Amino acid sequence: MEERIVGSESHEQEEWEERSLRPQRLTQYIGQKKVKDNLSVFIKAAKMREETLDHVLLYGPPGLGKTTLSMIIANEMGVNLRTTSGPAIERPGDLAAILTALEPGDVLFIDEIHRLNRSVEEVLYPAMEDYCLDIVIGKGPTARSVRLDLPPFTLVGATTRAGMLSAPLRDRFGVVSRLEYYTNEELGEIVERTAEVLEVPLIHEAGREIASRSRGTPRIANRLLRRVRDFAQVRGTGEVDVKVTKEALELLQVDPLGLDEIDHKLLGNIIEKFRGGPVGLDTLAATIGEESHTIEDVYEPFLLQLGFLQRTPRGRMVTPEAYKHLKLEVPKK
Ligand SMILES: Nc1ncnc2c1ncn2[C@@H]1O[C@H](COP(=O)(O)OP(=O)(O)OP(=O)(O)O)[C@@H](O)[C@H]1O
Ligand SMILES: [Mg+2]
Repeated sequence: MEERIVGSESHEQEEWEERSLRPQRLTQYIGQKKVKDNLSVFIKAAKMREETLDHVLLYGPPGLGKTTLSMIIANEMGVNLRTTSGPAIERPGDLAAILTALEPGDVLFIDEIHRLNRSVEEVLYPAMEDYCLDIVIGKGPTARSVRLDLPPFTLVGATTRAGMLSAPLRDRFGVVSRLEYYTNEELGEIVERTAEVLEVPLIHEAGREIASRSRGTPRIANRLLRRVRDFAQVRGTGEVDVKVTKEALELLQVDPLGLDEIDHKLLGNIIEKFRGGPVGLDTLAATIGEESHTIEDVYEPFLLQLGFLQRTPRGRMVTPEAYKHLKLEVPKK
C-alpha cells in the first residue's frame, strides 16, 4: 500500500517532525473536551492525595492524539514517561525488566496494547492491580514462585482497536477514554498553533481551508500544512494564503472534503461498474485491485463517516450525497 497524503497512519519519517509539534500541557491540547475535563480532574485529585494516577486506556483512530496525551499525562503529573509498545514486549521477562526499572509514580505508556501476547498480559494483571510481579525461579521440582513488589505506577495504554482488547485487561483500567474525530473549528486551531511553532505565516482562512480537508485528524492537518508551506515557499512569498493553499491541495489531489484519488476511484468504480451498488466487498476489492480488509480498515471508514457510502446486507452502496459531491447526476431508481 502506498503512502497517502490523507492517510491517518504516520508516515515513515514523520515521527521526528511530529515530536516538535506535540503540545506539552493539557491546556495546549485542543479539542477532546470530555476526555480533557475528566483527565484534569483525575490528575488534580491524584496530586492532592499524593497518589499515582489510576491506569488510563486511550482508544480511537490513528492520528487523533493518543501518544501526545500520554506524554501530557506524565508532564502534568510531573513524573517520568517510559514508552514501549505491545509488539515490542515479546516475553514476560521483557515486561518484568521494564516494570522493575520504573520509579515511583512513573507513567508507562504501552502503545498498540491490543497486540500484547497472552503470557505477557498475565504478568501485567497483578502488576496493574497490586503493583507486584510473580516470577518463577528455577525449573522442574525445585521451581518456586517469588512475589516481587513494584513501585506504584500509572499504565497508559493506547489502541486503535478497543474491541481487540481482552476483557480482563480492559477491566483493569480505571479511566477509559475514547478520542473522537475533531471538528473543523478545532482542526483550524491546531493548524494555527502548528503554524506558530513552525513559524509559518498563515492567513486565517487558509488555515480553515486546510482544516476542512483534514478528515477530522490532527496528524493529517499538520501534514497538509507542511506540504502547503513547501509550496508557498517555492511558488509564492512563503505566506500561506487561500490561493496557494487551494492550488497546492489541488496538485496534491486532496479535494475540498479531504478525499484523494483512492476515495474517488472507489466511489467512481461503484458508480460506473455497479450503478452505485449494492456491490459485495470482495467483488469491489477485485475490481479496484485491493484487499477486502484494506478497503474495510483503511479506505472505507471515512467515506462511511461522511455518509458517502453505506453498508447494506447486499453490499456497499454509494449515497446521493456522494453523487452530488462528485458533481454527478443522482440516478433515478
Ligand atoms: N489535541 C491536539 N492538539 C494539538 N495537536 C494535536 C492534538 N492531537 C494530536 N495532535 C498532533 O497530531 C499528531 C499526531 O498525534 P499522535 O501521534 O498523538 O496520534 P496517535 O493517536 O498517537 O496516533 P497513532 O494511533 O498513529 O499512534 C501529533 O503531531 C500531535 O502534535
Ligand atoms: Mg501514537
